[in-house]
Amino acid sequence: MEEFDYVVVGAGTAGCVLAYRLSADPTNRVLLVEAGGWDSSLFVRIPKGFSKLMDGGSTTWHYAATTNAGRRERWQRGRLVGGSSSINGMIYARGGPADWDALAERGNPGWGWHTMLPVYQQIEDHPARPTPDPGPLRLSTAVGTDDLCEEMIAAGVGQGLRRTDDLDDGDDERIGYTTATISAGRRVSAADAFLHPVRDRPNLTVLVRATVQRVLVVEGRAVGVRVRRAGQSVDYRARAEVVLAAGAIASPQLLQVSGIGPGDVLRSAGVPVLLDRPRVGAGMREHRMAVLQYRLAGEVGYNPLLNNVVGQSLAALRWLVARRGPLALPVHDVAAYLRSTPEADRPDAHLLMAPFSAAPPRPGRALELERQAGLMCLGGVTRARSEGSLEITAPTPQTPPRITVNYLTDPYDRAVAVATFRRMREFFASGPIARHIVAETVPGPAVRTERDLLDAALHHGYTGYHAVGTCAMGPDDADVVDPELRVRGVDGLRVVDASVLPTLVAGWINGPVAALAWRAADLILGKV
Ligand SMILES: Cc1cc2nc3c(=O)[nH]c(=O)nc-3n(C[C@H](O)[C@H](O)[C@H](O)COP(=O)(O)OP(=O)(O)OC[C@H]3O[C@@H](n4cnc5c(N)ncnc54)[C@H](O)[C@@H]3O)c2cc1C
Repeated sequence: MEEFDYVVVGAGTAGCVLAYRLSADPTNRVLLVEAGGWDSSLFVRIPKGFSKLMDGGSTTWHYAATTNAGRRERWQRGRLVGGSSSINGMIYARGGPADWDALAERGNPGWGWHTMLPVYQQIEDHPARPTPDPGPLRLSTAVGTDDLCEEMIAAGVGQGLRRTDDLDDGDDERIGYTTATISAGRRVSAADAFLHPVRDRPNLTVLVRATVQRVLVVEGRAVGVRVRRAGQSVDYRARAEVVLAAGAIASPQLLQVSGIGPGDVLRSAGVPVLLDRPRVGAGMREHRMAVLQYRLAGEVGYNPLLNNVVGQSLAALRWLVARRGPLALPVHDVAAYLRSTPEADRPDAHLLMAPFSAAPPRPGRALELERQAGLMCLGGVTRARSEGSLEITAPTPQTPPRITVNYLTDPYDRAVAVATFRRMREFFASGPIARHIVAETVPGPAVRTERDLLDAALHHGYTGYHAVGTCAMGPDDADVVDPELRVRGVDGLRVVDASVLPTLVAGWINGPVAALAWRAADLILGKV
């Protein structure tokens, strides 16, 4: 059996950061195992290319999630080097300082803002926050886009929001162009920032198209992993630790197929129970983004540019020649944080806006734009409290788990979602932007009652792609991992990825996952 000091499972956001940090010491032998292939597709480089990747079978995991009232939706995750950071919408945020402090106050010492701010300062390279020693993750602000974006920002200012060039600066109501993991018009995935620059380290081995089947546990200690690659089953030994960084769906799934999870779930899936841990896969929190769309007068915004083959070809040419134009931008151009009601003590909702509108989804097709001009605004409850779960139904990771999402079931989420939607409508009711609007097309002006608005959020809305909490950290014996991210009940095993966050943080979570992985590396290496 080939031996390493650390075996990291999954080359996604967290896995790339871990590989970078753990292999920095040449005496550590590190194995990074990734189920997908290398991130060589041009669509990974082109920011707006992500919609092509999301439909791809080879670059993307497709999961079926059952939402409220038995509705089903498709959840994608990156299945390639870089993981979901190679297919995501590239909007970057740090999570609010108060969110990190709340994580520490839940009994997780060391995760407060005074620890995490220096982590971000080491990771980021952002022209808006110049420092003498920039980190590996290159960021930019998505400025200079369509004129309508300025009018959207003006609408927010008209609603009392502060205009800012750096949405991570402050915890007040604010609006501005999104910060993006884009540099010089190209996506900066976690692999670009952290893995590719160190791929030639002799002590780092990256195994692609290799799917971990389970964690090998002997006498209460994780000693390695069983990997399926090219039709063969191979075991790799970890002298120090196995670190699961397979994401908020696959990490709890891997624990469960390895016999660590809710006993009844494991038994009915045919997995011998090693450790009965009811919280593995429980407590899943996710953003639900409600949709508001308008039809606009005239040939404005991105729809006329991108909803036809000629326009798409010109945009592609512009990106190829100059790395500019709409293809060089993140999924949405403008973001805002706002209080759903004046009583909220800090922003409790976040919005995304863009000068395009989506056509009704067609099964099996990527996001398509409407033919006529339109604009889209998405709104979500920032710290959503509704919880869902994830359970295996078979003893192998090849069978997707049963995912149940209970969007907007918690009374707090329902109240914030409805109030936020009403504020979203106010944004577009006056000011220069209102002059372009011909009609509200989604959900439509007749949708006004609380019940109808919540139904519309479920029917027309989108998942946030931000599931967390399925291997949540916490101080109680029932919590899956302890505050140092060690799996309770098994030595030599940690989980380091989105699943360890017990609650959602402000905005978008790729940045917070990278930051938590950076700190986790310090914990693993005994540096804190
Ligand atoms: C479509 C989409 C859009 C998003 N947009 C944004 C955004 O704009 N801004 C933002 O901040 N966040 C966004 N996110 C969320 C963010 O990208 C993720 O939360 C983050 O990348 C999660 O990192 P992770 O390390 O937890 O998991 P991932 O990055 O998903 O990495 C997990 C890795 O593990 C691998 N893996 C899984 N199972 C196995 C196995 N058995 N064996 C070996 N390898 C395995 C996977 O293939 C994958 O590479 C988006 C996510 C998606 C899917």
